[in-house]
Amino acid sequence: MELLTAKRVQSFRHIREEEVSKLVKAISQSEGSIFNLTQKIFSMTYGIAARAAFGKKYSYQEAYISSVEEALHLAGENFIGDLYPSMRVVLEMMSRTKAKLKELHKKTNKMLQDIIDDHRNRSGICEEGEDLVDVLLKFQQKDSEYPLTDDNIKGVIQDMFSGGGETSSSVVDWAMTEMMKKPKVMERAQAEIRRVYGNKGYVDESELHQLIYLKCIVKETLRLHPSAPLLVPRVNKEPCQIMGYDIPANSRTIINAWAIGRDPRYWDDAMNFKPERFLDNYSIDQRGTNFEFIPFGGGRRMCPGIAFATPNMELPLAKLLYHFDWKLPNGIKNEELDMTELFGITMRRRNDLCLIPIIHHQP
Ligand code: HEM
Repeated sequence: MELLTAKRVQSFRHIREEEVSKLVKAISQSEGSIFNLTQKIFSMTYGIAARAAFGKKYSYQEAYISSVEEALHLAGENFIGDLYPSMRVVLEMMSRTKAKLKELHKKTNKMLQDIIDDHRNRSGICEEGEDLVDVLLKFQQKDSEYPLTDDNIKGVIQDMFSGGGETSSSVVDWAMTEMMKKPKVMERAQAEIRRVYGNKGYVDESELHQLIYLKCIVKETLRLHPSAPLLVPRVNKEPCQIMGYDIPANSRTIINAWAIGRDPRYWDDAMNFKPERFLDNYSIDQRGTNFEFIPFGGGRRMCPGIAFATPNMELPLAKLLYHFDWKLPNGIKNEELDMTELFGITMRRRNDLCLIPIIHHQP
């Protein structure tokens, strides 16, 4: 309620606009040569999260972000103890995953404690305005039934980075990939963006609400490439029945949002990337009530970060498509583009997307 409201998300608008503009400038300097878009999209999104969370840049920001990425990767590995619970203790001792996660935890814990102490000891709010650590520290001082400890604050910050970084970046990455495969879709999106921002001469957040086709592209990308394909596991406290199956209490249930989004019972031409399907059914959205489309989950544990994620996806896409036309390198044909997914908690491309930018509007 304090961290992810529309108002709070709006307060970070200048951060998003600056970070995306930096990315666009960097791309324009590589005009005509191969540019690793995936890498830069990921570091831009983490850069936005870091400025929103910490205010200023800390010397170990990069180290912190790479620890978050490594932890996500490790947590996404299959742990065989989940399949053989009676042998869990032995299997845990044999696996290095837990030990590696513990080591990472020690490292990130120290970095986050330094950041919290630095915020606590400084006088007033830094020039960026109130950041998320400031908000949480203020909350810590309030009389509350559940006062926040420093560990709680570290947990929340860690959650926001691991929940919000890779997910939004991978949607931008997949959307660009799908559009490279379907140039007609890209042209239509470019025409919309260039019409809406034509008079202004640059893209900012004020007109994003007018980009209806772009919003459909984001939805279609989330349908085919949900960033957290298996959501987050659930455990039922009481026995229940789902579609005739008895589920005993304390079962761990995994929901396959990826498969639901591709199920031909709910989607016409299910495997085809067709943003137009959402133009015809604009009311179908990702807010957890259309159960055939649940990229942010549903129910009380659904993703609380939708408002934060939306401009993080729409703004970079709008800017990338407004300023540049894009070509595939090395004579690769559109239909040959590699679409392999990397398995894990999140589902990014296996190989980085490398493209050649051609400037259309100078940034
Ligand atoms: C495209 C972007 C994103 C996608 C696709 C996404 C997806 C998800 C999904 C599927 C879940 C699990 C929901 C469930 O099991 O019902 C989740 C949980 C969560 N997400 Fe996101 N997320 C995104 C962005 C963000 C952002 C930007 C933040 C924070 C800044 C965030 C923070 C969280 C947190 C804290 C949880 C855990 C909630 C809980 O367990 O109660 N997410 N997200």
